[in-house]
Amino acid sequence: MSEKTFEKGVSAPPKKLDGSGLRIAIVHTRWNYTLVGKLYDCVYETLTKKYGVLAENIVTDTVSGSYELPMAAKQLIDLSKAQATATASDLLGSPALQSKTLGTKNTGPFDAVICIGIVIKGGTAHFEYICDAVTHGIMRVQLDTGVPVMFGVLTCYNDEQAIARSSTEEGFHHAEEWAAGAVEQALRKNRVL
Ligand SMILES: Nc1c(NC[C@H](O)[C@H](O)[C@H](O)CO)[nH]c(=O)[nH]c1=O
Ligand SMILES: CC(=O)[C@@H](O)COP(=O)(O)O
Repeated sequence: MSEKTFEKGVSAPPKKLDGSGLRIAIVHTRWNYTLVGKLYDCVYETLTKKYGVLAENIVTDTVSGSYELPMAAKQLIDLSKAQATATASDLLGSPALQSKTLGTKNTGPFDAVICIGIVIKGGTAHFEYICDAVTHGIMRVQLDTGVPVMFGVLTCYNDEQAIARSSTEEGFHHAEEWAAGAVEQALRKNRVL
């Protein structure tokens, strides 16, 4: 590998960010799960240990494949907003919307969502269509809802690229950047930055 002459692949580390007041959802695929699991673990560890996000304020959900990520993100955001406004006498306050559905005692709306998946090209154009749909879908969800949604989807031409980018083989971990970006964008949304 050539000597690195610039910080390729990672954004400059943001100033100290305090994530202790944030509620964050992570939705990851079950496709390519061995590697997706490594990405998830890195995101979770970075959120909690580096940025102080409380474990009880992190909701984890899973979907089959990356194509399902945008809809899952939208559903989580809408559910959390309904949960935040639900009252005891409100139908939306039904047990189905209580913490057991969204997994935390905190019932505020999500401050950010992190989507995690790995799409690996096969022998047809399927790869291109999925990557395009997921990219535009995730961007649309965050712009439509006003809730930051991080694009934690690796779009790889082969297994080797997926393996390298699901580890620190390149000297950095993409997943750390996704966690940092979620905290930074959430604080920006809440005008705390
Ligand atoms: N080939 C990959 C997929 N394909 C499945 C789609 O994402 C989707 O679940 C299916 O088309 C049904 O809607 N998903 C990945 O996440 N990664 C792949 O490599
Ligand atoms: C990106 C994918 O869905 C991939 O697994 C599909 O493989 P193929 O293009 O060979 O059908």
